[in-house]
Amino acid sequence: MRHLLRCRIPAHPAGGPAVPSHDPVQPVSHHPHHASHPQPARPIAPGADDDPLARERAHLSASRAALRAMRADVEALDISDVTANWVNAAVLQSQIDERIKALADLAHTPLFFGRLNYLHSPGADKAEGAEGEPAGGAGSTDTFYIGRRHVHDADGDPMVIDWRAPVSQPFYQASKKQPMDIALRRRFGYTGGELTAYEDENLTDPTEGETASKLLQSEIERPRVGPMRDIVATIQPEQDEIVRAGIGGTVCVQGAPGTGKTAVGLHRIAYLLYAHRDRLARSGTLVIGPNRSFLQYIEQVLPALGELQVRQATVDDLVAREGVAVRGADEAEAARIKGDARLAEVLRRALRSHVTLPTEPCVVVRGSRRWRVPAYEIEEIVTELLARDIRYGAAREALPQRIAHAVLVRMEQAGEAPDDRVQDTVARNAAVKAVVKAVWPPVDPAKLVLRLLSEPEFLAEHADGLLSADEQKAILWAKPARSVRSAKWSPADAVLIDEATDLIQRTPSLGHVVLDEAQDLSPMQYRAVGRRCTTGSATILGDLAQGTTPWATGSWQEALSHLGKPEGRVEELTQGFRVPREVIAYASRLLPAIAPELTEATSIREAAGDFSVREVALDALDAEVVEACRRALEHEGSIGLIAADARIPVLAEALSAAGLAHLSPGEETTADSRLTLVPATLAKGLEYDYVVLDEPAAVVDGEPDERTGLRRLYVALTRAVSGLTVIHAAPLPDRLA
Ligand SMILES: Nc1ncnc2c1ncn2[C@@H]1O[C@H](COP(=O)(O)OP(=O)(O)OP(=O)(O)O)[C@@H](O)[C@H]1O
Repeated sequence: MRHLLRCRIPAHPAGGPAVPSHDPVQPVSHHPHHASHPQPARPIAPGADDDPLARERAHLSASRAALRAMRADVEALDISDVTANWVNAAVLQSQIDERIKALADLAHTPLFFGRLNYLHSPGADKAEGAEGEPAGGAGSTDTFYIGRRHVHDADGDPMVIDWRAPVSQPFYQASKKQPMDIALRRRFGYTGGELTAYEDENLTDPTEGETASKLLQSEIERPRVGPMRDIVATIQPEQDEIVRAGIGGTVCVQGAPGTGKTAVGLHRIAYLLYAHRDRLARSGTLVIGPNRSFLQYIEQVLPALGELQVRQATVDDLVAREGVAVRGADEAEAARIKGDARLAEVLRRALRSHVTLPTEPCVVVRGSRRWRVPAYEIEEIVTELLARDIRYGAAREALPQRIAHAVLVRMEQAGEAPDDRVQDTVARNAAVKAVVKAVWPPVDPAKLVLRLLSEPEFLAEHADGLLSADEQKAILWAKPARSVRSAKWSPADAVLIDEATDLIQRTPSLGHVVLDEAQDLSPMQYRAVGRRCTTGSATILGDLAQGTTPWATGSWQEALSHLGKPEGRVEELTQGFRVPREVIAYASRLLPAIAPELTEATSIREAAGDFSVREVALDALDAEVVEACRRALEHEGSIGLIAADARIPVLAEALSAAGLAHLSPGEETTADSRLTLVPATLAKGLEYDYVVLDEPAAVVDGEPDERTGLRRLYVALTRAVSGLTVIHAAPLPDRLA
């Protein structure tokens, strides 16, 4: 039996603003319920012992007081005695400032959202910071409050346990089948910042059936406003498994729209930062998203989880290089070829072609003596360096040392006793430098790519057997560029330059990389991401059905091998949290045409959602769309008007003429401005409470081929949380009609 007490409605397990008209959480019991745990937490506030909700509230205010004290302690730190110099002081002070920021008590972010009563006290090692007594207030040895961060009292005893600690895991994973030593799991509901409800599951009580959580359901069904939120209070078991997967392995998640891939990726990085803080602080972490508006949409999730250090970037940002301005664009075919992994080999060959074999000896003059290393000996060194598969730049640095070593051997043979310093001096000798410059010249990666794209003979020589004559022609610039600065580099060119840079000098590797909307990357882009986590691991998130680039990923196995992580494991998420059932069923009619191997997603939303498709006369289209937006604005939450990119200017004008203010994707929606006009090409990864979709046929026609067009439409159809209105004048694509 599930108990829910004194529930003031509505209540949300993760806090956040109340939404009065929304499906309320109904109280199911008014009997005070005592959980079956061996040592119930002693009342904290006098007089609250007969009222469990009051007791929980008392623990909440005590925890908040403890957090304030923690913050005050950090603020009071005097570092003047412990820092030797101003650099140390500045570093320490910035760490302290960060800690102060992380300890802020956010009024609308509840300190804890759940509670676990263990049957037996878990080992202290499982509760982070739990030397001494576990959380739960005085006396209890088995009660833990689960929240976004760790909070402890003046004695250092935990009041709230971080959701990422091992002791918190049963909150997400325990079930009646596998109670994980949990007697009681309690979920809390909040209204505003106030604790207003709770819901219990007695996992070891055989008389209590397994039922769905109402608080969880209401959280999922909550209308969306503003940027993406964290889901710590309601992570589902199959999501939790991915979130807590070990740092050593790369995980790839295939999931239909709205199955929580982005959410899982962000929570995974927060988890890894918790579990491997020192290691990742040194090596760094990165989240890669498809575009700026998407990054703006997700940028508040990690800071809300206390993680302020994660870099967020697009692939274009990663490969950006000073002096290489990306101002051009490729035809689809050229971009596809430039993104093909064969280009990596073309670049490798072109780079190595700069190495020539010496014809002259190297003669080093020192004092009155001349030392001569014959050409054949230098040739041996060069051949050996070429055979070892080291970076071009590293080999170039090794070469003068190797020649100097050959000189030293001769000195020793002549009875001298040179030391290491002599070898360094010889390596810097002008004669040695001249040989190195001739044999293994420095190469600028951008100039190398420039030559390949400008000089047909140079390309033909190195693409021989790799690219057909037509393919070579497709990527050659019609008008060769004169210099790196003046060239009209495309995004795909920038990736080639990045590859060439890495052939010369190893790209530093990060500790963990999360790659979202991965299905759209080209093999060369996967390589660019892969070399940023060669010694770390990655989380790859995507949906093959949403691939809208000409080079979109065909299989995850292939993507993982381009990434350099062929051993990565592929997981699938199928439970949808965003799109109403009827809408996902409608959108899934496109699956046989766009990704026949994938199965339709389910929807765990109970609310049916508003869904309508309306045909209107062509001359009434714009007005009808504006009218649909106006009606959508009668609901609360965010509204997205999605349209083919070509239709955006017309619709922007129509909205303005009708007095409807609108935002661009990435701009934060607020209570006053809730309507965003979204070009179909920017809709990926975003979501709106109500969506008005303008003219599907135009969305399809906006793409170079039908499959890509239908995939773009599939993305647009799957952005809605509560309602979708499709308005069309042109006939719908066959599969939807
Ligand atoms: N366990 C959960 N509890 C509550 N909400 C969830 C949960 N998992 C996901 N959501 C919500 O569902 C919505 C969709 O999640 P998300 O954007 O991560 O999906 P996605 O798989 O990345 O979608 P897309 O393929 O469209 O990019 C978000 O609002 C997210 O917060």
